[in-house]
Amino acid sequence: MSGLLIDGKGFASGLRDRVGLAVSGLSAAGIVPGLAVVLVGEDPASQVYVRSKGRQTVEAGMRSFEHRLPDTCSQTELLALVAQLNADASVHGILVQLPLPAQIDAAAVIEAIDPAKDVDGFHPVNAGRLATGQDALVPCTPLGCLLMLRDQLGDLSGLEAVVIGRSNIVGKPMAQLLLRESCTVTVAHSRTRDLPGTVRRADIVVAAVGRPRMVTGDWIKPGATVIDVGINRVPAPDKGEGATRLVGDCDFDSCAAVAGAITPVPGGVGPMTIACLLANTVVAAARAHGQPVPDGLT
Ligand SMILES: NC(=O)C1=CN([C@@H]2O[C@H](COP(=O)(O)OP(=O)(O)OC[C@H]3O[C@@H](n4cnc5c(N)ncnc54)[C@H](OP(=O)(O)O)[C@@H]3O)[C@@H](O)[C@H]2O)C=CC1
Ligand SMILES: Nc1nc(=O)c2c([nH]1)NC[C@@H]1CN(c3ccc(C(=O)N[C@@H](CCC(=O)O)C(=O)O)cc3)C=[N+]21
Repeated sequence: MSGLLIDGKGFASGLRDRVGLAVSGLSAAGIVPGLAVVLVGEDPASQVYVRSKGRQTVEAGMRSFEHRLPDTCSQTELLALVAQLNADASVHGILVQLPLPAQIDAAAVIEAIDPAKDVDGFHPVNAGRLATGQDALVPCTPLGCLLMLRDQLGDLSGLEAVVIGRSNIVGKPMAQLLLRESCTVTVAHSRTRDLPGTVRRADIVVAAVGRPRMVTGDWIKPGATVIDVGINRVPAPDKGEGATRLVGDCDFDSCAAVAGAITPVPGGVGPMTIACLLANTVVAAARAHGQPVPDGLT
């Protein structure tokens, strides 16, 4: 491998340390940031994430509130819980784990969250604030990607960035953040003609597609920085019958041979997502109490 490995896990650990310091500062002022995570249903992957969010929240000195609802839960019940959390002064951040069961309209649930507590940054008010250059709570996954890119490359202005994927939770906010950094941004998706040729122009590639190992090394401009957001569980017969492993949207070995730097999966964007969630909770708590937003979190 010629490209440098971007250590998301290590970077996330450093960010959590900064979050811990900020929490100590707020605690001295009598403020303990609180994060509420709502999980509907029993999806095993979601349970793993929710557990590690809760653990890391407590480790950073914050309060963690976990709410579990059965997958038969109605939209009315979920909205009632969101209203209760909106009204609870000890809760500064609210995250409703996605995806939600089919009987629930996810957009309606996201819009019910108080934008000031929307630490996922999914509420249209936060999306609009980000798009119009105002203070916003920024979605955790793209924020984590941006922090790693800035650390790797310094000033991003003028760089060609290609984001593959246009979801509201990753692709679109990632494009907004890169635009805010004065990159020249292209957003590619399933209707893009000549995806390999488009990606080949990029100094920065962010892959958020959900297709295991789709991006191969022959798509990558030599020296480009590759951020792999994909989390795909695939069969791993070499590890034994029925075994699986996590892979990204990039074919790691061929991309790493050409890239200047690349994030691994696991150990790249994933850990940064959770660290940014903690950081957003501190930001929300500071703002809720009229305190200055601590340095080093965004
Ligand atoms: N590391 C982390 O913390 C997180 C990781 N993820 C992972 O990131 C990936 C993307 O997630 P998410 O944004 O929610 O996914 P979505 O399914 O919502 O969006 C996928 C996007 O990829 C595009 N796409 C699909 N197939 C192709 C193709 N063949 N060529 C080009 N574009 C394509 C789609 O295009 P179109 O719009 O045209 O359909 C869509 O815009 C997943 O693997 C997910 O698990 C997600 C969140 C957090
Ligand atoms: N409201 C909401 N907000 C989210 O931010 C949200 C969500 N719903 N639904 C699901 C996706 C996915 N997501 C991940 C978080 C951490 C890892 C992570 O830490 N991954 C580890 C590996 C974990 C493992 O081994 O399974 C890694 O990449 O190293 C992955 C994925 C947040 N999401």
